[in-house]
Amino acid sequence: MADTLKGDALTDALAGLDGWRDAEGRDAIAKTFTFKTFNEAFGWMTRAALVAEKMDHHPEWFNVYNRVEVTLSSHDAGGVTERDIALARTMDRLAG
Ligand SMILES: C[C@H](O)[C@H](O)[C@H]1CNC2=NC(N)=NC(=O)C2=N1
Repeated sequence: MADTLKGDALTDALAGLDGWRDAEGRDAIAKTFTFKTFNEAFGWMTRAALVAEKMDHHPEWFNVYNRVEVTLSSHDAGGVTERDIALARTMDRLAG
């Protein structure tokens, strides 16, 4: 099972990402993506979902209109791992 990122390692990993934060009260990272329209938000979710399925690593997310709140955690490892960092990076790239 993958090692979880904590403390300085988590801080360093977050510093290498755009807009991701340590999720409050959770061993997870989080980011709110805002798009122009629901279509853009849902199109992005669809593209991210296909990549997530390929990675066998799935987001927790909540969508209202043009906003998507994403939380990433490796449930099997009980915290944040490199798999979450990789998915976060992919989500940022897909959001352009
Ligand atoms: C059996 C399957 O590989 C596991 O349940 C995968 C699926 N997707 C997952 N997604 C996330 N975010 N964390 C996991 O631990 C996880 N585990």
